Amino acid sequence: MEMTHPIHVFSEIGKLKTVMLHRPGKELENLVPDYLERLLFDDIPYLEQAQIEHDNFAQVLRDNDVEVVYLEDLAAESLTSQELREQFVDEYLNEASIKGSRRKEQLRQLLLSIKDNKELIEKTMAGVQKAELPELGAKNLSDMVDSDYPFAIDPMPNLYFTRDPFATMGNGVSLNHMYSVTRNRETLYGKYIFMYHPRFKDADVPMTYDRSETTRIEGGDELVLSKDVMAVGISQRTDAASIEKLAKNIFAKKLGFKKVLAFSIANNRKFMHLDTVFTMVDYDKFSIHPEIEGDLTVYSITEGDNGKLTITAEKGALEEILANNLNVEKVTLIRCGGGNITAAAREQWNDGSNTLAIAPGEVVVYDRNTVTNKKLEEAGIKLHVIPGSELVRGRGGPRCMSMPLVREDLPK
Ligand SMILES: NC(=[NH2+])NCCC[C@H](N)C(=O)O
Repeated sequence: MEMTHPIHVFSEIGKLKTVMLHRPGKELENLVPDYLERLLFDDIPYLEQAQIEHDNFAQVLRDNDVEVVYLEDLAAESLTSQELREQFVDEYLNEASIKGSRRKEQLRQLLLSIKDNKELIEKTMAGVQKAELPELGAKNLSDMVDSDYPFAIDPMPNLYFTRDPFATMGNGVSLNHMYSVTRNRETLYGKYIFMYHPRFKDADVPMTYDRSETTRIEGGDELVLSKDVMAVGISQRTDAASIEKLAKNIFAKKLGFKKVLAFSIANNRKFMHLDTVFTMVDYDKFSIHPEIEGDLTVYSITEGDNGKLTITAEKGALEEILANNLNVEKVTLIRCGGGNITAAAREQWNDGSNTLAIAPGEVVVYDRNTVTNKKLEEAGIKLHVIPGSELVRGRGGPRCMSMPLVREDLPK
């Protein structure tokens, strides 16, 4: 596996070299109470403070020799010609649920009048309030019916969870089809970046999923356990059928992985993705939320004959399943909240199990999850602790807020 490829991710824990983040922007200021649920937020973060917390997160990564690149910069740099700018704007507008063709033309002009690519990208992320646009004059029926709705284009407040709209695996990327309308729009940036950005456009980047698929899958459910084994959650966000499609592509396009373990977890908001209840922190250690352990079923998916899949249910305790699949003697599960059900529930909600490994046995965590953090330390894990009181209001932690592009391979 040569390391010159712009995407190189063969584990969850290999030393992190390059990561993609998104600095929260004006999209958070277009959150209002009436639409929080639909936009998948539980509260309205204070933008300036969220940015301070996020800049600190990025700095912790840089201090540990990680190259930090930003989604908004990469997307801006992908629009390398006027033609691509217009193509992007048109595609964006077609997916923005705009009411009426005159409105759409107005918005097209507004966006294309922004000459700086980064400003343009940030505007598409922030959304557009009706108050920013000139009155359309004689109102049509949909305007009259919708007159209280403040947005001509909705914001995309979940973009700082760069983990989800696409996910790197091996030298490839799954460009996802998301659970919610609001997040599906985010995948457009991924499409432009991986097709047109100078960093990626001439590299051979196998795509293992496509945003035009009809079943859903999100990056929070996609974990690279080793160069041989991936884990994918069957969750609120990811359908079993999507995992079959992903597995077929992984095998057909020869990404190197030999097995996909599908983890069937409960379907609800608090456990939206596998990485909210289970992350890898070392060769043989995982954080886990104890509430999922009881009902967890793990299926093993391998390549069968003639492009078919072989699927079986794995037997035994999770520790054994993981130890067998990772070729380690024994696996330790570090329980969120230390096994106390109240602490576990509270800290899981605040992303206590959502750790980001930056090297084997070294993870970034939020400061607030004191019980879980202590358990991680007792298990010998080195912690990089960051504040995240505003960031956490979007229900995501360090793993959700980061998309690794390059990790060092683990020694054999
Ligand atoms: N990988 C993750 N766990 N991401 C968390 C995403 C949170 C976001 N508000 C959503 O509901 O989609």
